[in-house]
Amino acid sequence: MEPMLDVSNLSFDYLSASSCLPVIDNISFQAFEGDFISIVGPSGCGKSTLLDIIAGLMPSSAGQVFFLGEPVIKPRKEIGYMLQRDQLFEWRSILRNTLLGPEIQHSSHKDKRKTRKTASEMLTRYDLGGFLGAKPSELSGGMRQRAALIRTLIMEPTLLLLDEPFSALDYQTRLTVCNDICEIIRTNKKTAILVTHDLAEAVSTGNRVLVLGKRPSTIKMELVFDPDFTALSPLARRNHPLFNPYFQKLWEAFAHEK
Ligand SMILES: Nc1ncnc2c1ncn2[C@@H]1O[C@H](COP(=O)(O)OP(=O)(O)OP(=O)(O)O)[C@@H](O)[C@H]1O
Repeated sequence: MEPMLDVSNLSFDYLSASSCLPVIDNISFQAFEGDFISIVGPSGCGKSTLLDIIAGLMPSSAGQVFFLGEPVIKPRKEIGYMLQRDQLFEWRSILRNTLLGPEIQHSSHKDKRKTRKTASEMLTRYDLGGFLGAKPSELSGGMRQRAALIRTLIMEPTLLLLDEPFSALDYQTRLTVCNDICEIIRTNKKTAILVTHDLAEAVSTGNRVLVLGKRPSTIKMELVFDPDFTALSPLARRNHPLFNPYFQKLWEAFAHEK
């Protein structure tokens, strides 16, 4: 099977007039359709930088990223990017926030009507139907993150990049929003890459985890979950007998790198 995403011998240095900061050192991995890969690693090791390069926002220093066999040299519609802060515009209603992408793309009048209907339906399906006309400030943190995900999904990306999307939420909200968002990703059959600081979150979400080492980062370990475990929801995984052994494996790899 052809990979959807092929990160091939990727390296990256931040360059300034007087310095060179090596951040990523020869990282290679592939993501196949339906994969949900979590990436963990010490603070400052380059996780967000890696996502920015995959999203086509920055060029690599060496190596390349291929999406469906084509080099990624600029942002593309098929790659959606959701950040830690939801970046919703306070002066737009929730519905109009989710329609921002198609608006920027200048879709036709007919397309606009169709997208508006799809956005309303998605917001309703994910318990935001009563807030279509509300401003973001009227929503809880978890509701805002769901709206931000729908805004990303409305562009119909096949690959979703998620950079710490739950970290601004309190613990309880974080667990339920993570559960909801993973459910949305699963039912919409998306391929996803999630950057997280939280090892328990990494064990409760994807089907694979990549552990990065200290900057300049390399891949220190890859952990692939049992398919029966992967089939469970994030909340159900936390009560499964495999949860602690997987967490321990990640912790051991991670502790060496702190
Ligand atoms: N625009 C920039 N110019 C120079 N250095 C940068 C820039 N952005 C990030 N860095 C540095 O690059 C390194 C990697 O940053 P990055 O944000 O990718 O790490 P991270 O693993 O996502 O961090 P965290 O887990 O703390 O969010 C850090 O040392 C950071 O200080």
